[in-house]
Amino acid sequence: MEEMRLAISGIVNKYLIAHASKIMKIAIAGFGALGARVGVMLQQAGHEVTGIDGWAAHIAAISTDGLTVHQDDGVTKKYYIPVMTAKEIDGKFDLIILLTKTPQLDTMLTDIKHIITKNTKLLVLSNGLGNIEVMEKHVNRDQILAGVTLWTSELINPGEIRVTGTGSIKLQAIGEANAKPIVSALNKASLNVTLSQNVIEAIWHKAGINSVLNPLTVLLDANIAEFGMAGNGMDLSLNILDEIKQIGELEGINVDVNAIMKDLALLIRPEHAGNHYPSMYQDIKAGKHTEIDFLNGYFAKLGSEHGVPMPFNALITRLIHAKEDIERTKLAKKQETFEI
Ligand SMILES: NC(=O)C1=CN([C@@H]2O[C@H](COP(=O)(O)OP(=O)(O)OC[C@H]3O[C@@H](n4cnc5c(N)ncnc54)[C@H](OP(=O)(O)O)[C@@H]3O)[C@@H](O)[C@H]2O)C=CC1
Ligand SMILES: CC(C)(CO)C(=O)C(=O)O
Repeated sequence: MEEMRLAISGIVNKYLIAHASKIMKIAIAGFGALGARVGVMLQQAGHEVTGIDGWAAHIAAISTDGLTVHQDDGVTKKYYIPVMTAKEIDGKFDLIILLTKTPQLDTMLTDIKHIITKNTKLLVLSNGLGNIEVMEKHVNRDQILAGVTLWTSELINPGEIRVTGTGSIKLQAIGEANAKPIVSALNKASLNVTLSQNVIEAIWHKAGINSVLNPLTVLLDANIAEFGMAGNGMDLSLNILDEIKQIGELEGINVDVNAIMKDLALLIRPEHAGNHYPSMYQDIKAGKHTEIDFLNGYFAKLGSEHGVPMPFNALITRLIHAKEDIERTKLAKKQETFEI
């Protein structure tokens, strides 16, 4: 009897140790639309999650009433996650997930310098090109993991997000870090993570998807499913992607246009991202600068460096910058009227 009791308690202990070792202390730097969604999933899986954000009203709303999450099944839930500014945060973290907009990454890394130790791993999931180069200015290569994600989320009010569909993440360590414990910690939260063998190619692939969906949904005022209904949507996508493929060849990166088109066909379905307004659409509506210079604009710039014309990507970049100006002016006028 005693033997059996010891055997059972041994099994229970082993189970507890195995599972306890997977619990991580995780900071999400950029607790906006996507950071909040990922944060909730990680907290629900038992990880110790803290959000870092700079938006005072958002922090106040979450700290007072919790984070409100509207799911696409019509259910609304509240989650209580500590969120604070970079100045306020303290302590040591196993993992920091960076989910700012790409142009904000450099400042965020400067602002959270005091919580990065030599044992901290940093995973960047922001869209666009150039993030790894920014990370390398701040931390050792062996601390960096980079990835891409097809999870989606919309920040509709301070402390309030709307989430639709499911997603996935592909990631890889840039230096010698062991990415496997991080993959399993994130998969404990059902984030559908796979270890990529060539994350640079995955980042170009994702930037290809974003260079189609993000600016075109803005310019056509559509969500992803609505864009999918456009008669010439496929031709437009190919115009953009063929240029990116050409520049990829010159940079030694394989851009598989057919594979990107297949992903676009999946994303337009409602169970994936069809009902989602891309992050660039949300930025435009909020009067913010977009990530266009790290997507189509980045490719157009590479094109001019190589002396290769990139007419579609160059034009789209200019149109999005014009749209940024128009929406910002409209918003400022609205605020003026409101103040009068
Ligand atoms: N939303 C989505 O569905 C998807 C987004 N992505 C990518 O994920 C990344 C994040 O996107 P998203 O969540 O939409 O962006 P959001 O703008 O909603 O979130 C970013 C948050 O980071 C905060 N932030 C930025 N810099 C700092 C700083 N230095 N200190 C404190 N807070 C800071 C921002 O605050 P503030 O507003 O005050 O600047 C904002 O709340 C982007 O690269 C996007 O392209 C990828 C797939 C889908
Ligand atoms: C979901 C997707 C792919 C839409 O373009 C995205 O990455 C975004 O919203 O920025």
